[in-house]
Parts: sequence; structure tokens; C-alpha cells
Amino acid sequence: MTVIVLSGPIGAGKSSLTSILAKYLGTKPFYESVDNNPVLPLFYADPKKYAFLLQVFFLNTRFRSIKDALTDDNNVLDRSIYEDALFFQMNADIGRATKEEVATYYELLNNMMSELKHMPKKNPDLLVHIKVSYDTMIKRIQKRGRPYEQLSYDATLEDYYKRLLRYYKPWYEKYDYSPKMEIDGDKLDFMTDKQAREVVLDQIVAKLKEMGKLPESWNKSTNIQID
Ligand SMILES: Nc1ncnc2c1ncn2[C@@H]1O[C@H](COP(=O)(O)OP(=O)(O)OP(=O)(O)O)[C@@H](O)[C@H]1O
Ligand SMILES: Nc1nc(=O)c2ncn([C@H]3C[C@H](O)[C@@H](CO)O3)c2[nH]1
Repeated sequence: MTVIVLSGPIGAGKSSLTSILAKYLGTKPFYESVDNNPVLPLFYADPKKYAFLLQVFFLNTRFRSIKDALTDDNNVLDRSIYEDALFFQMNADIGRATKEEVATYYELLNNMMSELKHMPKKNPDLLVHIKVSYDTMIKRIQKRGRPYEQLSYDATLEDYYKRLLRYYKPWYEKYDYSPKMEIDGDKLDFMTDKQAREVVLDQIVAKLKEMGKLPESWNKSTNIQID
């Protein structure tokens, strides 16, 4: 049983790489609730009013996914529950949550995280972090085209996105729930460049082999499930 989680800022390519990886390894993908998330557009329209509600929504769906993923077989998740606090802390730091909401959020998060200790598997096996610069992030957000994420929708999003990148750096450095690795999302255009895709998959397979999660003899043509 192997669980891989992706992390990275908005538009870094987590969902895209989750699909590629799940297909390549023959495992099951889990996606963040975005298109079926009724609170997300409300949040972008009025962040101060909806930051807390959105966070509870995401925390709930992430908890459900991680619970399923940690009890199921081989899985890839497109965002980790460990990033949840990063988002809320950042929103709280810019005045989008009251101190009561912050206290309630952390109590709920700690409560949920302590439940994970009782799962058959307590942590993921590997975190794959996609690192991107501000320019790449904006290009990808534009390419995907969700209206409420565009700078033309709200000019303050520039500051929000730049701030998010600043929060990610120490978050990744401190992350220690599992082995981790970083993918260069600026250089490796794994959506349109076949060679870049191979480089990314080779890096992840090498890491899984190094960790003993894939047999040394594994190659895609053997098409076996990872253990
Ligand atoms: N490495 C890449 N090279 C080129 N295009 C990419 C790359 N990764 C993602 N994209 C494109 O960027 C857009 C955003 O990608 P994706 O939805 O996978 O990001 P994400 O990290 O899951 O975003 P979010 O955090 O908002 O859910 C998509 O249009 C995707 O096709
Ligand atoms: N506030 C807030 N907290 C989260 O935990 C969180 N996770 C994701 N998102 C936003 C970013 C993208 O617009 C979109 C898809 O990732 O959802 C979040 N926003």
C-alpha cells in the first residue's frame, strides 16, 4: 500500500500530475473539491466573510479523502491535508478571520489530525511538491481560466498569490510527515512536453525505488501495482 500526496501553490499542476502519476503507476487518484465546491466562488467574491467557511469545507473534504486514501490501496492525492493550516493561517494573518474562528479552526484541525493516528497508515509515503515561480503560477491560472482566480477579477489577488508563495517555502522546508521531493514546475512543462513528463516520472520512480516502495526491476511495461 503506497500513498503519494502532491503539494504546491494554486495552479502549480498538482491535479494534472496526479492524473498522470495515477495512470502511470496504476493507482487511484483523489482530487480536491473545486468545481463542486459551492463556497469557493463566494470566498473569492468576499474573502473576509467566507474564509472560515471555505476552510471548514476544505478541511472536511480533505479529511474524508485522506481517511479513504490511508485505509485503501495505492493512491495519489492532489493536495495534502498538511497544507490546510498554511492557507488558513495566511488568510487569518491578513485579517480574514476573527480570533474565535482561528481558535475554533485549530481545535478542529488538531482533533482531526489526532484521528489519523488511528488509521492503518498514519502518514503518506511520499510528498511530491511542485515548486513554481509567481510568473508560472499566473500563467497556469490564466490557462485553466477559473474566472474568480484571475487578476482581472480582483487586483488584490496579486498580493494574495505572492504571499502564498512566501508561505510555501518554510512550509515545505519544515514538512516532515514523510519523505519528500521537489519537482521544478517552472522548467518541467509536463503537460505539453513529453520529454519533461518522462523526466518528472523518472524522478518520482527513482525516489520510490530508493525508498523501497517499488522494486528495482520495476518499469512501466511491467505494469504492476506498487506495494
Ligand atoms: N508543468 C506544467 N506545464 C504546463 N502546463 C501545466 C503544467 N502543470 C499544469 N499545467 C496547466 O496549468 C493549469 C493548472 O494546472 P492544475 O489544475 O493541475 O493545477 P493545480 O495545482 O491542481 O491547481 P489548484 O491548486 O488550483 O487546484 C492547467 O491548465 C494545466 O493544464
Ligand atoms: N482559502 C483557501 N483555503 C484552502 O485550504 C484552499 N485550498 C484550495 N484553495 C483554493 C485555491 C484555488 O483557488 C482552488 C483550488 O486549489 O481552491 C484554498 N483556499
